[in-house]
Amino acid sequence: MFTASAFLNVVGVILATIILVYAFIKKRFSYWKDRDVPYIQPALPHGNAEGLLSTKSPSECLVEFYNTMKARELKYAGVFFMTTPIFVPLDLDLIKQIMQTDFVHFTDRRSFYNDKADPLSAHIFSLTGQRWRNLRVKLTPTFTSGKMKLMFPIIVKIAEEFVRTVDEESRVEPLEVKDACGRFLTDVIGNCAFGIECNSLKDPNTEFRVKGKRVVNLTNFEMFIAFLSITFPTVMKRLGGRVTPKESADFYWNVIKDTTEYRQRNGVRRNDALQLLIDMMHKNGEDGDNTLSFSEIAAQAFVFFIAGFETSSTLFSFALMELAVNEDVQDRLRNEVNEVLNRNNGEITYEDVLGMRYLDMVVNETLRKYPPVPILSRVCTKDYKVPGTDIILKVDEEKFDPTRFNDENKNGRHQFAFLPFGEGPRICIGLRFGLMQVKVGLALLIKNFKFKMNPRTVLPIKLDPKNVLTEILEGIWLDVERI
Ligand code: HEM
Repeated sequence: MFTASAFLNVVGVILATIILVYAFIKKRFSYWKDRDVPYIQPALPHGNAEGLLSTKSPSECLVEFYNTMKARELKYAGVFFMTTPIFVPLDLDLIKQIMQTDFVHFTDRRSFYNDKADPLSAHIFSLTGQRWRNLRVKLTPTFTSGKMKLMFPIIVKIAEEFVRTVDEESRVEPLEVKDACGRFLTDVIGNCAFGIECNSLKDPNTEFRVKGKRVVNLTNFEMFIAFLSITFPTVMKRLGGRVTPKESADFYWNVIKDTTEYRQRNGVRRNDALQLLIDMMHKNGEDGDNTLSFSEIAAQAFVFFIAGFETSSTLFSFALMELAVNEDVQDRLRNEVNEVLNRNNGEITYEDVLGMRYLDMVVNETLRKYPPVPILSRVCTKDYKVPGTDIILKVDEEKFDPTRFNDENKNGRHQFAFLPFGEGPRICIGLRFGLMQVKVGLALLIKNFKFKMNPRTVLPIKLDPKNVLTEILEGIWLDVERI
């Protein structure tokens, strides 16, 4: 029987819980005030992240913070993601100090991995401390210019197939570039990271591509779990939390396992990242000081694929969109490509791509205006005068102007004002590869086609609020004219 005193007890517990939660949140929200750090007033329940991942993408949220802080002429400010306090430096020298000079205080980024329940999540992007450092040393040789040169012919071969695919498909309807670039880059990375012909240019629904897209397009429930995992990593690890959708994780695990076993059984070697990883694997598959276990190499091959195709395809699609809008830039780029390629009877070489100065300016201007990774995060891992950091990339004027990256402007700018690949010891390990695959593809497309905006594209471009990377929500449709 539910007595009056039992009822009063229940009400009392509920009231006490509400008061405790309220007191906790109030205390958390005074975090920056207590430390004399200027801050943006938070509100319940999102802190300063209202609309994040529902109506606003991370980069749109950050631009709002940035504008508010800049208007107050702040060098740094505190914000709250839910109830988590985040320190945001705006001063470029302070950014340099945190990312490079004082890196030992900030070796980790906010991330989650779970070796047991989700072994593919234990990759170099999310690992922390000494485990990250050991891997970074081992993996850095994967992306030297010597290795890039070995992979270059694969990129060119797939870029030529891309030109043929664009030619065929744009005869039927305008080209949707987000999907087209995604297929090109899936094939490049699949080939260079796993040594596998993914064939997504021929078949857009190949399993490799579908399962890859699934990893970055999480359901609302998966987003919620990922959020809990990053916020409460210890508890979520114990509860078996995971951030990689199971069906995609199983697919990539099996692909890497089958390919590795096939190569070991048949003595097959290839010039790709997987080969370099296999070479680092201990003969017995056990961990040693200088060797990697199968689980470790699988996680690294997986992150190369995921980190490599999504970011580069955002860069490639936005570059084509801006070229379609800015015909003068498109013509100037085509002149450069033709001039360089004509010297080599139309053949494209590794040195040619590196030498195309205007192509480099166009790519950098696209990275400035649409940074594929809008948040650079570091966790304070050793006492420092500030407790943590999130860095905002500068997205200022809307005009697409590659001359911002001519030598004069580039040299006159603070080195830390433009960070599309991050900086310091944790800078993007695939920087060279990411740039190379997009530049080869862009040069060959611009040589063969003229691009114009098709009215089917909804302008201004809307970003996907549910994607932590900068991602286009709908398509970018371009008319393609053969040259
Ligand atoms: C346009 C293409 C790309 C962009 C804009 C990009 C951007 C970034 C950024 C901003 C970071 C964080 C750096 C920091 O915290 O300071 C990062 C890290 C990383 N990127 Fe990239 N990336 C691209 C392509 C690639 C490619 C092609 C690969 C691999 C094949 C790759 C693999 C990685 C890895 C493994 C990390 C983690 C490095 C570490 O923590 O040690 N990225 N990338």
